[in-house]
Amino acid sequence: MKKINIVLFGTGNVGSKLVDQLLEARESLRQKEGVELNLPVIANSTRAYFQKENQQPSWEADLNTLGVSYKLEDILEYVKKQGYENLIAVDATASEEFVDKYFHLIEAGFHIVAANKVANTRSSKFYGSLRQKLQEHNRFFFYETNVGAGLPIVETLRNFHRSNERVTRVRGVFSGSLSYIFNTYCEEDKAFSEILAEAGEKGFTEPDPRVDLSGKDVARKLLILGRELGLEKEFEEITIQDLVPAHLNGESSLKNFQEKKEELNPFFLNLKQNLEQDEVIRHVGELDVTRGTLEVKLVKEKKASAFGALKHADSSFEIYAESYGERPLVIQGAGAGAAVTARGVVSDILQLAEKL
Ligand SMILES: NC(=O)c1ccc[n+]([C@@H]2O[C@H](COP(=O)([O-])OP(=O)(O)OC[C@H]3O[C@@H](n4cnc5c(N)ncnc54)[C@H](OP(=O)(O)O)[C@@H]3O)[C@@H](O)[C@H]2O)c1
Ligand SMILES: N[C@@H](CCO)C(=O)O
Repeated sequence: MKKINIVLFGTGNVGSKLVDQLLEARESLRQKEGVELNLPVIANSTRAYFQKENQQPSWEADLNTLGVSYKLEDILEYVKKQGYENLIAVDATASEEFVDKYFHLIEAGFHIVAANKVANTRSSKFYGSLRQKLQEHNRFFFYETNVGAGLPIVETLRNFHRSNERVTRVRGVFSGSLSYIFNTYCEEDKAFSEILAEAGEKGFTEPDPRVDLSGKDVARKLLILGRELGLEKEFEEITIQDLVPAHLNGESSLKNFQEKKEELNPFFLNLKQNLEQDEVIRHVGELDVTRGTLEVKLVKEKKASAFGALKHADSSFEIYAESYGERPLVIQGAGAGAAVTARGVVSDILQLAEKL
């Protein structure tokens, strides 16, 4: 039996669903795959819950009652003392700072699986040094859920690139949350702010929804895909249509934004009122590999078009590649949500486990 030891950072929408899915799948993975998944440490931003084995469905309550405040060093010492092998750190945070800790984790023997996109969207210098560190320590880094949640986008593009297929363009509705927001807004007679709140409650948006509305989340996804395809680009080079008014942006608090989100309504109502009967608003990202451009914007689409007909929180990715000619390969489906994202993380963990 191959024993995999997972340390989870982040127990929010995605992290908590992940623990539930891992516990549910534990027995069948043991039997069918010969893999035993152990979760000896579960941590949020302030507390960590240490339990050697046999984690229980009551883990969330246990984290609250038995969890202790911690530093990363405490976790590193603990796993060393226990003599754990096959260590995987799962980053289910949205933290800008946590990714600096990847270097310590790798040095301590961890492989990394990340839902968090930050590590792949910092500077090219950071991107390169992380990969160098992984190589030096012979560690793996899996991050399929960085783009399209559980949809197989990163892997598809990486395989194309590796096999010398020339990808010329990727165009899509990259954001599951903005897909939900604009699909619903164009169909229902509700205020934009109300639908934005619903998307947050359903776990589709980023913890700070301005990361979605500002175009930053989609821009990150474009950069991640561009880099998979060998483009050397920086985040600052992306052309982004920011939908957050300056007075509610990152300079002001999230609380202030939430209290004043109704102020967004006139702008979006005006957009909606200017649509033709057969049109809808869609939020798209476009990566033109040939020209080396990355762009995030709102567009008007015909209701009957592929993007216009999207429903719920579905994303759609059109991948134009030489062998496919004028007709793109299309990958479409739920592009956000805790369950599909956590499932994508489980799949990354299993693919990584196969390599160990
Ligand atoms: N939702 C989706 O559909 C989706 C899809 C693909 C990827 N993702 C990515 O998944 C990640 C998690 O999203 P989410 O919706 O689950 O976020 P969330 O509900 O806000 O949860 C974030 C969790 O991370 C913890 N955290 C923050 N900083 C930390 C640190 N330094 N060390 C340890 N834990 C820390 C938070 O702890 P506290 O509770 O103590 O604050 C919280 O438990 C994000 O990066 C997001 O982009 C999400
Ligand atoms: N906020 C993101 C979550 C998935 O990364 C989205 O809507 O696509």
